[in-house]
Amino acid sequence: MSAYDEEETPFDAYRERVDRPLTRLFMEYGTDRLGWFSAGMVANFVARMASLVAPLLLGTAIDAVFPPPERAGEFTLPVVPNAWLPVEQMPQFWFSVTAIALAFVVTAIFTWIYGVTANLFAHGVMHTVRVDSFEKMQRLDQTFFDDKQTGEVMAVLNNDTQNLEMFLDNALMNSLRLIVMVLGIAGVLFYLNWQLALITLVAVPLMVGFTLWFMRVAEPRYVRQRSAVARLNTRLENSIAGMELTKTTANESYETERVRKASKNLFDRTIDVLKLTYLYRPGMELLAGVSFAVTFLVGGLWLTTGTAPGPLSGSLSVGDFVVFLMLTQRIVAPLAEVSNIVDQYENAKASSERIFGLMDIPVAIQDDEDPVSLPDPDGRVEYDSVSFAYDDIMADEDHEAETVIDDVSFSAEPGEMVALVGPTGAGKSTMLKLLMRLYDVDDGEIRVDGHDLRDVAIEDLREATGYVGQETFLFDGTIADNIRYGSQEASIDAVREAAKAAEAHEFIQDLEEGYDTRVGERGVKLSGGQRQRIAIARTVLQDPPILVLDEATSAVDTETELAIQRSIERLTADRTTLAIAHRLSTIRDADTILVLEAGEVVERGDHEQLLAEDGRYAALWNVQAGQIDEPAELSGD
Ligand SMILES: Nc1ncnc2c1ncn2[C@@H]1O[C@H](COP(=O)(O)OP(=O)(O)OP(=O)(O)O)[C@@H](O)[C@H]1O
Repeated sequence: MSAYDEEETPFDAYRERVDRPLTRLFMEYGTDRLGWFSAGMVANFVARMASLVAPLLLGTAIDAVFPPPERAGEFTLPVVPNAWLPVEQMPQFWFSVTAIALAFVVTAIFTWIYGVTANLFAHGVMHTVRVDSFEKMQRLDQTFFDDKQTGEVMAVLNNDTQNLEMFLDNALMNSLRLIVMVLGIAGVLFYLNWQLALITLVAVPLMVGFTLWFMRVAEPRYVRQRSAVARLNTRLENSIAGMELTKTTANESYETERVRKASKNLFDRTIDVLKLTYLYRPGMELLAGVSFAVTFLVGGLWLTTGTAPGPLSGSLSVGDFVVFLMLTQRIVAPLAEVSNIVDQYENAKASSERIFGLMDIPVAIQDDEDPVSLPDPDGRVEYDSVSFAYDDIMADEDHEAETVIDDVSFSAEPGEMVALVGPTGAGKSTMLKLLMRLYDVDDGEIRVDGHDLRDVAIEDLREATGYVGQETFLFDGTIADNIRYGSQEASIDAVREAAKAAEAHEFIQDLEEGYDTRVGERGVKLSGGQRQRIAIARTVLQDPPILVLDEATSAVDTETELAIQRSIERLTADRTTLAIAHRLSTIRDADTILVLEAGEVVERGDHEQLLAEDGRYAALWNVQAGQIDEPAELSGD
């Protein structure tokens, strides 16, 4: 076992608790489409039964032309009453031809019906499962994404839903076909000659035993193979996301090595599975071949000597013998499918475990049953003795979490600005995330307009808060789409006005296609300063009463910086603002400045008061203002 197998992923814990995943899949997603499913099953059944008609009639026809002495002139078929069958040879001939042709047409029509209905069922389930898992994934707490298992989630949404589809249309229908064929053929063989049928079918229990053994041995290997796929996906996703860093640090060969390891792990796990599959498939065919050979041997001796060999008794006609040989062949194909069915069954089981593992992850941050709505919030924000520690969603009980925010209280009246300064890791970003309820406080409470955040409808809260962060994410799409994100209905005029307020209008107009310019994946075709102004325009358009600003530390030219500064000033006017500032000049006018250190407020007041206090803030101010040149203790970056 390699190190890869021992790593735990956030899914593992929940996946292991999923009970009877395929039954659950069927009960939760299959029952809505029971019509398609049943139609598929019935059509499949009819098609398979009709496919047995031709060999049967062939046997009957042969015996009618070359009758054994004791059955001279007989023309019989299983199930069909003799009175319905013609007695003259020519009508018998035409009857056989018509029935065979009809059987082929019926098989073709019902195979088509079965294909369409089974696929509608399987793809319908796949579609609903995919949308549901995405919807659930979006509701998962931020804590889940902190573990950065994007590859795992992608695997669930793509590969796992696909595995379900394969199972639901292929494997499920093939197992029905298998059952129908084996039972149907066994029935016919027993009807024709029960003694030879016993000999022919003795291989079937052996095949079942062999298959059960295979399933038991293969299952753990399939599980390991599937997690290897997931890990490779995570690795690839991570490496591609970090391409710029890889290139700038010349780490291509290191990244290739990491991908190579993950890929080699998948290779090994796959070979583990294939070694078994390749033992299984020929094994099954060998058993089927032995059954055919023994039937041929016993039946051949019976016919050529004219007497039943060994303990057998009675007679065997040429027609029956031909039917035996043809149908024994027909058993091989569906039985050889068992390996695929088992393959797909194992995959689907592992996949639905992962899907339900994702669905079962509890969501801590969600709306109360009857949440308070904030239709027209004033934007009063209060932090009341707030304490918080990041906790791992998978952490065990004795896991000690480190306090990141420690008993912080302050309040901001509508329209006021509270600025957070402090050294890196002091907890400034965490303070902002708590207000947007990406995490819930452990102690104390945060209130908006007097309501505890945990009572407020999350959607209302997040609509009431606008966030402009250090990293500006843009979706692939046009500039206008990106400004409109969050205010989908806004007119192009409103978009333009917002861009003007954000000082983005000019550079957008200079682009070849203006507001219709596509920004490329994640906005890579724009500069950092341009992206930031688009984010500001987006927030202007959203027009929230509360603003959360995480000041960009990335260097932009002075002109851009001034433009951003002006647009932010316009944005913060009349809105309650919580801002992280690295350059103290930007927060001089803040109503309250909180100096945070290791999660605690160590100084508070406005700019003048803090300077007068001559503490940490004053020291940093003097450094930034160039009045002294001691290293800046409070430098946030
Ligand atoms: N998602 C997370 N999971 C666990 N711990 C975290 C997480 N995010 C931050 N932390 C930890 O919480 C502490 C506070 O981090 P935070 O990002 O709030 O600091 P900050 O003051 O904003 O720092 P900076 O100025 O560098 O952005 C740090 O010790 C950090 O390691």
